[in-house]
Formats: sequence, structure tokens, C-alpha cells
Amino acid sequence: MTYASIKTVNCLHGPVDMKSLVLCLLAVACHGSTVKQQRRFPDDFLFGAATSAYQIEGAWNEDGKGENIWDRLVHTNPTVIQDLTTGDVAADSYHNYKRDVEMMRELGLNAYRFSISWARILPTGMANEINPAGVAYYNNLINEMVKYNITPMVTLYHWDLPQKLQDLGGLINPLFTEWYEDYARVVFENFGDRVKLFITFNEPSQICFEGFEYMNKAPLLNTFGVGVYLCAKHLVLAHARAYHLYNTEFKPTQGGQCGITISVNWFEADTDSAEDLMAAELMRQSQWGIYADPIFSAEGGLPRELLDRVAEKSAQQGFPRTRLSDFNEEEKAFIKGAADFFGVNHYTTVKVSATEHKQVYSVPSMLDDVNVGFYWPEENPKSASPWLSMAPNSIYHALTHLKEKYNNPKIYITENGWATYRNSSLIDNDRITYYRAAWESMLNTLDAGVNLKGYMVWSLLDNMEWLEGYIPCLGLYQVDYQDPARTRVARKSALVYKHLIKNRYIDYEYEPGNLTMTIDDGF
Ligand SMILES: CCCCCCCCCCCCC/C=C/[C@@H](O)[C@@H](N)CO[C@@H]1O[C@H](CO)[C@H](O)[C@H](O)[C@H]1O
Repeated sequence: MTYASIKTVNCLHGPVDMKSLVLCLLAVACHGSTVKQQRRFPDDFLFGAATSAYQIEGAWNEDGKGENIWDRLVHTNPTVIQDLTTGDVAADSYHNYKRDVEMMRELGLNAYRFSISWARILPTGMANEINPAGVAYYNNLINEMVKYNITPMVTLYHWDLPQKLQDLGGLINPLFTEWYEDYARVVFENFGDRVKLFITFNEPSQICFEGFEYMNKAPLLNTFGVGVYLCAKHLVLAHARAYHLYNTEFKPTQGGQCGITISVNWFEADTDSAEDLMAAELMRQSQWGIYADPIFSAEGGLPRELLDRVAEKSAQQGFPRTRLSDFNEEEKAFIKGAADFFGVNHYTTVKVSATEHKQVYSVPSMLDDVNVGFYWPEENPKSASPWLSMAPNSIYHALTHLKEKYNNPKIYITENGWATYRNSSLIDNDRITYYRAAWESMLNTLDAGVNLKGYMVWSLLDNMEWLEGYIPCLGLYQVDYQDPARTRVARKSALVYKHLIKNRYIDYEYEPGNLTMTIDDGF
């Protein structure tokens, strides 16, 4: 039975297949003449959970690992972390990976998305020196997952650049594309026999915009209006180099896929006015189009309106040339189509206005280039993270937009989740409400013909939430940070997710009797 054939049907009138007919007859016998069938996710839809190295591993300087930009930030500038904490130990997954895999089995996960710490396997960032203990750690984790049929989805770069590369300019240095390709080769060579889903970068906008302008991510550099664009172009080129490397040298024997994950929150125009519609479009172009268009659009290259806007502003500001030039024709051809799938991190909806909610932006800056106002609608329920509120049908709006814009690419939702406060109850009904709404929106998305193949919850377990420290918790499992063993216990949402994975439909009636998690037969 295909997904599309499962609908709310009336047994006596609707055209139904054999399975539906049997269900209907049973329902007629039990309840009368009408049955409301559940919409279901396809059997091969990949349900998983996601984490990243810096946020969970700890062991920041153990077994030969090199320093990365988050290690440097939290140790030299500790007051930027809201609760003055670090990721030095975090959930200590470096020592607890077997328990993490056990949790995956308890949940019945089909897949687990985690990231590799570049500096753990290449302590200096360069590929001349490989750290065997780092490689062994990831081999152990992958082997443990594969043993239990859990598909590894590996992110090569989730924000933790080796510090020695940052000392050389990091993503601002054009040589970054070479360093990254060398690192990607080490990853493919060592893990590609078992890993079939590779993600080159997690959330380019958070790397470039938040790291080089918005002062919200390491390396916290204030290079307003220039650094963000250099970073963006080098990142996209590095992605394309890794993709082509995989495609030509590894895919023929390893047979996997290589994509990129972009933060695609939904930016919605405040009104239907032409000005607000353009404001929302410029926001989308600056936040994710700048990374997605060169790879996924039919024409390639950077988004037109953004290019024009930055050129105009640069001229007004007396720059001899634009601060954002397009890729050249050779680069465009190299980048266009360089992805087997589009990874989407989706959390929320933000409203965008051409005139309202504006702040004073630095000049020059990307914020000033775009020059729009934005806000989170008051009526949307708020989480423990200020940027994350719950918006109606948000996934549907974002993903149907991608379908139209990029000719229906294969999509995995690689992150989606809800933040609660550290001391809140394990009975996390607000998270369950958020998740059920997200899953409902995914079913709408599938109904609309979007080529959506899987979904990863953020996160498997509580972890270090970057500058927000350990204040917000996003895990299906709570981590006890007072306990040196970093004990993990399931929240109620873990049982609800387990029920979804097993049954493939959203059961609003399901209420777990208690919070005990067990490993079911076959896992
Ligand atoms: C230039 C135009 C104006 C820009 C205005 C600033 C941007 C405003 C819009 C903000 C949009 C919402 C911010 C969303 C951010 C998330 O996508 C991002 N934080 C998610 O990152 C992942 O979050 C997880 C949970 O927080 C986890 O930390 C993970 O590591 C991240 O990948």
C-alpha cells in the first residue's frame, strides 16, 4: 500500500484496496459503518535522532585530540556561555557511546546522525597526522550501530574547526577548500565502508553568518559585511570538492550518498504587500539561498536579488567592488548539482517585514544589506530557547517551497526539536505537542509530493547548547550532569517517538503507562 492510498475514508463509498477493505469490514463490525484510517509514514521512511561531536562527546583533550574553536572559545572567553559552562565533559559520549547505542535500540531508531570531530582524527587539522585513537573511537561507535542495524548518518563538520586552521584564517582562507577536501578523504577512507550517508556541513548560515558577523557562534569574529560572504563562498566550494571526491573516488565502490544540511526555517512575509514579500525573499536568500541556490537551483550561482542588493550597498558605501560577487562560470558548473540529497534542519517560523520590527544594523553588514525586520509571532508557544517557538504547519511551508524552487530534491529532515528548561519534568508534554504537530506537518508534506525520505529528532540526549550552555534541554533522554557517569533517563517524548517509529502513524490516544524503556525484540 502506498502512502497516498491511506486516507481518511468512508468504508461504504470510497474506493479502497484490499487491506483497507479488510480494515473497514472489521471497523464496521465493531463500530458501525465508517472508519477513520490514520495517515501513515512509509515503511522505508528513516526515523532517527541527531547529535554533534562538541555537544555530546566531552573528552576534549583526551587520547591525542587537538584543540578546536569551541575549546578555545569556552576556555579563553568563558563569560560568553550563558551558564559559564563548557563542552569539556558534556554528556561524555566519548566514554558512554555503548549506552547511547543502547538508547537507540530502546527507541527502535532506524538511523542515527552524529558528527565527527575533525580535531579528534586530525589534531592539527591537516591530513599529515592521523590520530589512531580518534579513528578507533568512531570505528567503535559505527560498528556498535551497524551491529544493531542502525544506519549511520555522518556529518563531517558540525562547527568545531581545528583551532590551528582557524589560526590560519579558517573559512576565510581560500585554502580552506583544500584542507577540507583532505579531511573528507580521511573520513571516506576510514568509515565509508560502513557509512552510506555523508553530510558535508551542518548549517552553513550558522557557521558563516553567526560565526563571522552575528557573534553567536565560534569563532565569534566581527567581520561585518565581508567575512560572512567570503566564508559562504569557500564553504560552498569546499562542499562541492568533497562531493566530487566522494562521487568519483569512493561512490563507485562504497555506493553511498553525499549531501549538505542547511538550516531552513520558514521565513514568512508579514503581509501580502510586494515589499513584505520581497523582504521575506531576501531573508530566505541571505539565510539559506546563498548556500542552497548554487547547489540545487537549475541555473546555479548565487541568488540574484541578494547579489544586486549587496552590489548596490557596496557602491553606496564606497567600496571599489561589491562585497559579494557571484561564482565564476567554471565554479558554477562545478557546484551545480553537487549533492545527492538536501538535508534540512527545521525548527520554527519567523515573520519578516520590510518596515516593521527593524533594528539598527551595523554598516556594512549582511543585516544592513538585507535591511528587513523580523519577529516571532506572540501567539506561537515559546520554548526554553528564545529563537524557537511552535508555528502552524511550519515544515510543510518550508519543504513545499524547496520542492518548487529546486525541482523536488530528495530531502532528509536532519534536525527538528523542542527546548525545555533543565529542571522541568520528565513528563514533557509540550515537547510531545510540538513533535506531533511536526509529524502531522510532515504527513501534509508527503501528501504534497515532496520527496522526503527521513527525519532525525534533535536530539537523542541533552547536550551543550552552544552559547546557551546547558540551560535549554532538547534530548529525548535527560542527562544527569551532577552524576560523573552522566546517567541518561528517558523522557515521556522518547516513548511517544518510539510508538511512532514502530507503528508509523501519530496516535494521539497513546499515553505511556510509565517511563521505563526496554529493548524490543529485533533491536
Ligand atoms: C541577514 C538577514 C537577517 C538575519 C536575521 C538573523 C536571523 C534571524 C532568524 C533566526 C532564525 C532562527 C534561528 C534558528 C536557528 C536554528 O536553525 C539553529 N540554532 C539550529 O541549529 C541547530 O540547533 C540545535 C538545537 O538548538 C543544535 O544546537 C544543533 O547543533 C544546531 O545544528
